[in-house]
Amino acid sequence: MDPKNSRFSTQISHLALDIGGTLIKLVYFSPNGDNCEGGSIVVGNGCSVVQGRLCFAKFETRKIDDCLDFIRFNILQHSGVQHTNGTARDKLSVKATGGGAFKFADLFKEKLGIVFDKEDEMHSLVCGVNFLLKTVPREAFTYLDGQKEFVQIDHNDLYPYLLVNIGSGVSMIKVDGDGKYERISGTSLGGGTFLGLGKLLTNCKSFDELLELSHQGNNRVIDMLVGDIYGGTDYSKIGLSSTAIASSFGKAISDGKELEDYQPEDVARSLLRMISNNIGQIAYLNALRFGLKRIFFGGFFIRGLEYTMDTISVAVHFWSRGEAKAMFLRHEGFLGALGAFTSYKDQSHSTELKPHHHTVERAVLKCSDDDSFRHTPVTANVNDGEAIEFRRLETTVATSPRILHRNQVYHSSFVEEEGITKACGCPLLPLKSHIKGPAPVSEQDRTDIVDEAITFFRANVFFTNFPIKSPADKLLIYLTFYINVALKRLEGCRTLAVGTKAIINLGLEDIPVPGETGFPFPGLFSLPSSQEEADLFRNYLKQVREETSGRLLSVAYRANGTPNKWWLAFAKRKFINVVLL
Ligand SMILES: Nc1ncnc2c1ncn2[C@@H]1O[C@H](COP(=O)(O)OP(=O)(O)O)[C@@H](O)[C@H]1O
Ligand SMILES: CC(C)(COP(=O)(O)O)[C@@H](O)C(=O)NCCC(=O)O
Repeated sequence: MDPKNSRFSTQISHLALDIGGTLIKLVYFSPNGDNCEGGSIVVGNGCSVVQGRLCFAKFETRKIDDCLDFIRFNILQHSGVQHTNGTARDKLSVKATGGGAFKFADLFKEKLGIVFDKEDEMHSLVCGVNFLLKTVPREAFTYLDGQKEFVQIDHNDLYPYLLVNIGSGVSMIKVDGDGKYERISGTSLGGGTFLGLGKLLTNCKSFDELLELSHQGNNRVIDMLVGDIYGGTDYSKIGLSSTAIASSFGKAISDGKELEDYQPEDVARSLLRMISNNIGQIAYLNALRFGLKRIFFGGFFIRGLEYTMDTISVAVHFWSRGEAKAMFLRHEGFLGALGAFTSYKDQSHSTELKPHHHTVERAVLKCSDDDSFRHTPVTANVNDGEAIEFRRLETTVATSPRILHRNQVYHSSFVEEEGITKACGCPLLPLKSHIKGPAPVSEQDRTDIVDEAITFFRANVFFTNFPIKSPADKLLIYLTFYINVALKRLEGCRTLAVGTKAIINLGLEDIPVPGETGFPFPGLFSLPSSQEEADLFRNYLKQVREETSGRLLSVAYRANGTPNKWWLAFAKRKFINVVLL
């Protein structure tokens, strides 16, 4: 087997996806932990075969292109494999669960060459929870009256329990053992309802914004309380205090107000309370049906939010008269993805996956008890040190993508110089280009230097040194610099049309050659020995720059003409400390 491919398959076997109705969750293994974009679990306790980190990332399903880019550039490319036109050359099998494993199978195959090995969603959720409860210390906790308490899980007394996964919708699963489970109920009033209705009612744009609003709101403004009906007194005969909610949003009936008259904060608060309360109640009723005392709540709806957990806990406590316990999980949102990830271990016939098997079996979480997160906004109530990493994940992955550092730059593969004309010591390499110029025409299905420059850009741009291994590397350096300049011009261009104009203007600028003012790398190329050589090199640079610009536009903007932040964020980089124009 080609060593490159074998390394690739080993790496990729360490990725699992859960593609849900709202979010895509990724879990991937990094042996050295240096390509974890977000939260992670440290794996290995000194006796495991492989040590490293389980890394987590999430994306909105509606922005699936971001996820594809993330995998392409942070996971596939990081494995050292080159891609042709952004697409992997080989088909790779990856564990995937959730509805999107079916819905987006063709897309992943077409765009990344990834074939999904599908795992059932409920099965993955259960595997994920069992894995966490058995291997990760301080994973489960209770949250009641502002008190968080970690729960010591006795592995011999884990079952039965009720798993309530609050995703877009809610699934309730009775778990009796490893692989022994039954989905006993569910409700369509879940995280999707909170976010969907919240958007309609408050005009907020995101889940975080809706949470932020709900933090500042007061549900009593809109919810009808028992006291509102009973003239301020409790209805003690049936155990309802005057402050209990009698009817969510009930005050809106008689307030004589329009939606605009209410503060969005109060609306968001009532909504969060309504959904959480309802789920807590249905969960309890199902626990009661089967005599289950322990209820674990998971899913990204919870997001470690005190108010949500408190409401759910109170509902369970209230209805069960303290008999049943609501418990939460620190990796609440990644249950399905973790479950799919652990299913690699079942493929014991695969030698490549063996180390991975051990890793998963012997995972040890080193969790920090750092509470500094409490001072951060929105997630101020998110649980503990591990959640800081999730917090970082949300901001880092969403706003500042990066290729994590390799030890070495990517070099050009064009080391063969035979038959290639040179100007100023630079090989005038063939291009897949219809643009007029001195470059020989390359076959369309072959990688050319522009492909290399674009593919390697987001890794190479981080280096302040670029050891030159061949003359083609000089051209690669020049183009990396040029892409950096072009991205700077695209910064702030909100549409492809505006970006195209900016790039056309860049193309109209003079192109200096070595020895002339403004040439970015004095000494990189030799000085032209004649005017003809200077003109030949200038014309080649013009052609290769224009070709690069065209291909850059097609990756820096999406098909719908909006900017691709995974590219434009790199405008801020400064390649080899060269000051950008
Ligand atoms: N950044 C976010 N963007 C959108 N929804 C979020 C976000 N964070 C938490 N949520 C909540 O989590 C829910 C999705 O939870 P998840 O467990 O990922 O379910 P699914 O598998 O259906 O996508 C959303 O409906 C929303 O209520
Ligand atoms: C269909 C689903 C399993 C999909 O999972 P999700 O993407 O919501 O995590 C879930 O949305 C669900 O269980 N909905 C509730 C359906 C019901 O029991 O009424």
